[in-house]
Amino acid sequence: MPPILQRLQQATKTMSRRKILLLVLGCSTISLLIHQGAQLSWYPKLFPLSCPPLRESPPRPKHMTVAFLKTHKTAGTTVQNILFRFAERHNLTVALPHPSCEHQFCYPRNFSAHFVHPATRPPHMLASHLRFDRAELARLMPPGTVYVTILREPAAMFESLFSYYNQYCPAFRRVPNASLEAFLRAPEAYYRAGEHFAMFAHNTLAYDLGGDNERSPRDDADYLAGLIRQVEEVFSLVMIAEYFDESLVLLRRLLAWDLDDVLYAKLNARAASSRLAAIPAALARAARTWNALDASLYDHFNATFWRRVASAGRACVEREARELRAARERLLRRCFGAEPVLRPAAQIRTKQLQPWQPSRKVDIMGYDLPSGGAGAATEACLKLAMPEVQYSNYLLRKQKRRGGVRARPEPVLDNPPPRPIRALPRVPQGP
Ligand SMILES: Nc1ncnc2c1ncn2[C@@H]1O[C@H](COP(=O)(O)OS(=O)(=O)O)[C@@H](OP(=O)(O)O)[C@H]1O
Repeated sequence: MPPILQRLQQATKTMSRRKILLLVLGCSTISLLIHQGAQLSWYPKLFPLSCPPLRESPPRPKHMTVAFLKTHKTAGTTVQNILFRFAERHNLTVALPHPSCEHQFCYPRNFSAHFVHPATRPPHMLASHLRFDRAELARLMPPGTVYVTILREPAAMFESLFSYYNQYCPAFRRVPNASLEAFLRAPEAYYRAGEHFAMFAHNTLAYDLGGDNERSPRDDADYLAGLIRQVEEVFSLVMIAEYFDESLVLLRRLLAWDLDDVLYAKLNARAASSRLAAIPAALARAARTWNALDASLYDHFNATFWRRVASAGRACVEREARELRAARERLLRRCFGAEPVLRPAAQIRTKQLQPWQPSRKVDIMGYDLPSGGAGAATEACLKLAMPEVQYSNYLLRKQKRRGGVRARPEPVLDNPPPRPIRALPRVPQGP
């Protein structure tokens, strides 16, 4: 073969080897990217392969038995409303307190199955305030019930408790000028363990979870570890109020519910004028020190929460949380008109939507329906924004009727009774 032809043949061989090499290299890179997509922050947008499927096949049926431990001042009313509406849509029975317990299961007493109105037993759901008691709840709820609860950052939670229960909790009423700063400077000067409603002034989360709110994690690390263990044994999900939408995404995945099932209107929020715009760092530190047991619980379950998010696929949880926010905004606009939809109680004409006001000094915001609405959509909007007391009364009447407890039919959306509400008595003010 002439040398020129030999050189040509060799060049062709080298080129195809290079091409083959390039091809192999290209294929392995693509395959690597596809399999490692979850680890690359920019990648899931193109190939959301790390997401567990939104709809399982065959689809898991929606879970229908849920016990929600409604802790205080942690966005619990909003979660409760989601559960109440789900229960109604699926014709489920909601455990409701006996009238002598008012709208809470005789809190602050330890929960007892006797506190449950007989017309609301056996229940599928439970979502009203109570002090957790594992054995009593197990006696009430069916086997297979999923337990969930929610925690809130203790300084923000304490500021909310201090403001909301200022007239009811003696420890708070003793403080001059209702000053949170004064209380946190010397809490022992105002606080008396064991007195009425003392639990609103010290480690409320631990108390609601059935723990001893007088323990300190510094002096008693074993106690904290034991409490955490008990909570982890019972609760399938501990939500975090600061990451409310992400919490709902985890909740709806746990229960195999649709995203539509967890749409909500934010309930029980104080007006800007009734709250600190921002809690100064020193005050937040003091609140966490005073509520050290709650702070340790929160820190632990906040870390657990983010591990749950990571194992569900953080990009997917965030994508779903964005979808939830967009759907929620559309729903609120459709129900209540243009922003701002949240308004003070005095501006709410629909009685069933007027939230309870804990004192003259604290404004709790609510929603109103545009005038002239009617029909199924209006009813759904009404329920979406219905405060706890009115919704509990309404559900109790409905379930009593269903159980044949009362022969007289009641109008579906009757006004709530015009008496003061909640389990808290109106107490005279004083030092
Ligand atoms: N979706 C959502 N996300 C974040 N925070 C929320 C949400 N919904 C309610 N909230 C805030 O939760 C506080 C009311 O909590 P609760 O409903 O549990 O209070 S209560 O114990 O039933 O009275 C109350 O806090 P404060 O306004 O600081 O008092 C509400 O603003």
